[in-house]
Amino acid sequence: MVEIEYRKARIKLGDTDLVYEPAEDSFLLADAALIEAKPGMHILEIGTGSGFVSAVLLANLKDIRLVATEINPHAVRCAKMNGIEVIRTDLFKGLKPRHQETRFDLILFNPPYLPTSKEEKIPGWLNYAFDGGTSGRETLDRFLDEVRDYLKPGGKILVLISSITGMEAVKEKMEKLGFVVEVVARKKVSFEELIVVRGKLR
Ligand SMILES: C[S@@+](CC[C@H](N)C(=O)[O-])C[C@H]1O[C@@H](n2cnc3c(N)ncnc32)[C@H](O)[C@@H]1O
Repeated sequence: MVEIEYRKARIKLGDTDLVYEPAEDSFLLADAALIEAKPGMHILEIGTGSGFVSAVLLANLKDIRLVATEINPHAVRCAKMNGIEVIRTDLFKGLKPRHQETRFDLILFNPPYLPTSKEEKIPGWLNYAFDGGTSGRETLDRFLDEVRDYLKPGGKILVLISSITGMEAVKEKMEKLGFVVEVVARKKVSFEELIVVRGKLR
């Protein structure tokens, strides 16, 4: 099985026809998360895919508690192989009671962010890695609507978006939901710019 090494973590990739292969977006989010995460934090990653971002955090910060969710069963299997505690569910739905009682210091999400029409959908589970609905923000919007309920007071979120996702719409929604919004990382990659947005609860 193919493995990659990144910032002290070794990550098994699984079958990349079934599981999202970590790419520039994953690297940018992992690096931003390494700056935000502190020992002792309780961290949640939504849509962990292969487990890449979570594995990088666990390899570099020994005292964190981390749990992840993921909708694609193939990705869940891959993340488990990479040592991640992962729950197969849609966004936050399947968090177990012990997790529901816990509020998190930091929540991460690299969502499917490509504007996608019916004709552009790809068959199978991998579609969940890319398909952001017609706006590109459908899954991200659902995440933002719910995420406050899972954060500690003063807790933070880091989300990865693209210039094609519409930074202004995301910022406006986050501010309406009570977040102080800041762009903490950006990188131009071919036709788009990748952006990590931090939201901190007021
Ligand atoms: C762009 S990929 C990112 C994967 C990984 N976090 C990374 O950075 O390499 C988006 C991931 O979110 C998952 N996903 C999409 N919609 C989801 C949902 N509603 N609930 C949980 N996971 C979801 C996809 O299956 C996919 O693994």
